[in-house]
Amino acid sequence: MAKSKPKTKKTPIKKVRTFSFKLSSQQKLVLGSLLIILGFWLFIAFISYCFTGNEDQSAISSFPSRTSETQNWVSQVGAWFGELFIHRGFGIASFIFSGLIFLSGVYTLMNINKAKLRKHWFWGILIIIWLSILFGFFGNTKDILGGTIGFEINSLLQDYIGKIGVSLLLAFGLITYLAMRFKVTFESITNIFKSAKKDIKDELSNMKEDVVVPFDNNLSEEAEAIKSAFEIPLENKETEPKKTIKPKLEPAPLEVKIPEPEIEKEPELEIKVEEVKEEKSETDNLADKLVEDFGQFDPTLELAKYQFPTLDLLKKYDTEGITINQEELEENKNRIVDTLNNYKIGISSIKATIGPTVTLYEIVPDAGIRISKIKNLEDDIALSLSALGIRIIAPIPGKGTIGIEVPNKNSTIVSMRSVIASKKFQASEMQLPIALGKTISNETFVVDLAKMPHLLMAGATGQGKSVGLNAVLTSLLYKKHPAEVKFVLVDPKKVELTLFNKIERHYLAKLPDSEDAIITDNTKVINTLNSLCIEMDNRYELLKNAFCRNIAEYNVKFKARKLNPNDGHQFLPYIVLVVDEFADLIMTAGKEVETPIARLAQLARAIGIHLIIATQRPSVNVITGIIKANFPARIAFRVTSKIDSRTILDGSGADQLIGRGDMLYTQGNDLIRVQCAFVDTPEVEKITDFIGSQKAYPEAYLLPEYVGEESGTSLDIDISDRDKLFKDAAIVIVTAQQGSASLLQRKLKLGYNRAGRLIDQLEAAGIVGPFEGSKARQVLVPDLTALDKLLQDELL
Ligand SMILES: Nc1ncnc2c1ncn2[C@@H]1O[C@H](COP(=O)(O)OP(=O)(O)OP(=O)(O)O)[C@@H](O)[C@H]1O
Repeated sequence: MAKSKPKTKKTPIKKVRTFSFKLSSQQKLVLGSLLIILGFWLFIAFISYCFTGNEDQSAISSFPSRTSETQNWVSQVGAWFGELFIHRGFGIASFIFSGLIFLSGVYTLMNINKAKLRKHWFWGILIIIWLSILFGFFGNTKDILGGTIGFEINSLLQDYIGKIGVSLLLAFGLITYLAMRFKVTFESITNIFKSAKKDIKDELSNMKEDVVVPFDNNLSEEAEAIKSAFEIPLENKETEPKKTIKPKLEPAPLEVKIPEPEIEKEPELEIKVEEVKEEKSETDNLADKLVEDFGQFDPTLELAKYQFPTLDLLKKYDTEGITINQEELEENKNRIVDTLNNYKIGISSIKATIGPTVTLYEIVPDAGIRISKIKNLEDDIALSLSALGIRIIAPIPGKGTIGIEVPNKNSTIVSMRSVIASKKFQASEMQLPIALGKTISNETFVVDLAKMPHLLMAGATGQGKSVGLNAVLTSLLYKKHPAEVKFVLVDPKKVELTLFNKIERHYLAKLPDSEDAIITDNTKVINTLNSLCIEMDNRYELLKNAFCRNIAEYNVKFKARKLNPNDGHQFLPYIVLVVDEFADLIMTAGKEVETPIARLAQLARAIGIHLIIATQRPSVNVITGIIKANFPARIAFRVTSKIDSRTILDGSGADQLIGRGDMLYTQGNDLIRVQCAFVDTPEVEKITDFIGSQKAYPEAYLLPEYVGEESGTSLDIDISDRDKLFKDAAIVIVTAQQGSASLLQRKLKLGYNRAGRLIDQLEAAGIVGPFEGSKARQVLVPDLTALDKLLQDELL
């Protein structure tokens, strides 16, 4: 079917002529200081009048007379102004006048927005009148409290509506003022009470938690214990090795480095609204005014009360924290040294860093030893240590040492809770932060999916891929509001991602006509992928029209109200496509899947669509060259052969991992060994239940409808066969004078199919012109009257 791309028509912004005169900087300085001084002078005159006004009455009545003497601190003119403003005017509320004049001076001097100053004056004068009536209400005479105006208005009002009427009127005035000036609403008042209640509750529960298990302290105590356990035997280490090693090749003492656990508090999760820097320019007046009146656009407003999942939904594990005994450490060291000695390789120093699953022994060989010689001994060292998963890194990039990674006898679990609670994750400013786990030096490993920009995950069955995917999704759920990110989940295994069904209306995206948001049927994947390609094209069109290079810039502009929603602009959430078993897809759909995936991978980074693809079978016919080229970020869990490792990582290493979440991560250069964070199904269930029980959007985020090849319409459409929305569509098209299907999609909330059919019917009716390639169709009816006439003629 002919596809016409959305085209934004620029509606000219009518410039309102305002009378303005421009002051030079010098003039601003003069005028500003004059107003500041005047304001200050009036303030002194008013204060003084409050004390000396009575005594100065005779002088005021003979004003201006050079001979009369006044008590006012700023003399005759001061006394006269005091009389005019305070006694004959608005009473002590007149002080606000002096304040307003002073403020005007400051604004002029500092060249601050005039619109704000006008607002201050408007509200200032209203409050002066209100105060003067309020004070007049209590005064019996024309005293300085309410002034003559306050008193007179009061007596006038009291004659008509009585004292009760006036007090009610004053109360009404106050409510109106608060509502209009400070945007106070009934809801905001109740919210204040609610949040105060919640704060108290949270405070109480925090106190409780602190008393039960002090999570952080636990860790540090544990670390201290391990440290002290190592300290003593290492002092005496000289004696033992001497028995086994020839004096000539005796290695340097083993330095042990126990990574300090990150001491971090479990912070409260808050909705973080990105603060956006405003770009001030003269042409952005309209946007500035909109922002001033309504504030920045807040995409989270529709679900303003959405609560992020709390940390207590995630489990604490008993086996967390480093556990390695000193004996094991010494034993491993001796074996490494022995093995190397057998091959005449001397070591000048050796150091151990203990991680959650493996310990890294860093050795510095004696001068003149070839690195390749050590690298070739990988199998021999593995044999002597009788351990799986030995990996030799020769040399460690940037360190000048050789690393030997040896698995710990008792590996520890890295809980999702500990990585989510880490400061690194909580404080991260990344666009799509993902807490993957902990590195060998026990640091939390956080990466930005938006920077990757796509991720390929591979590993043999049962090695931790699904847990890894859940860790990625959980990280995003803990950091991103439903308005900011949407997931497209493809789960051919049908069971792995089902739990996320509960958050369909919060976080998932789907095709308009599909029932389930999670795609388990391979044939539907093709439509979804192609639909994502259409979404990508639409987004590029929007970015082009908005002169933005990427989604982040676009959203900043949209939030600053610089993009008109009537031109089709809207806040764009990130879209993360997750495919749990890619091999299965490629086997059944082949090229049909590979092409859109490759297209998305090549182009989608700038417009916020990111792909995560997991596969059990990392063979070359699944991870083809074109896929590999576009997925620089890769995660390898344990695989069974060196060839598979090479397919994923372009090198060996993945075949030497020990499984259960032990993984290698690369983003194009170095390989980083990470222990993946563990998040169990019950934890995911709790999180999705927590989110699912909250208010959601009416439906999942709708992707554009994909029109398959078989579709197509003829133009001689019968009037009786017309779509029910035909007339509405005609009105939309004629009003906007833009013949595009995507305009109908947006305005009438339709799928692409239906909007396309409507455009064809409009063409048959002579309302829009024929398809013109990438341009929008021409609209042949100039206005709504002509449209009415055309439709009526048709019926005759
Ligand atoms: N990060 C981890 N920490 C501790 N144990 C883990 C971790 N990841 C996985 N495991 C263990 O390995 C088991 C299998 O993990 P998972 O289901 O993620 O494997 P998989 O690679 O998805 O397998 P398959 O491809 O067959 O679905 C888990 O049930 C868990 O016991």
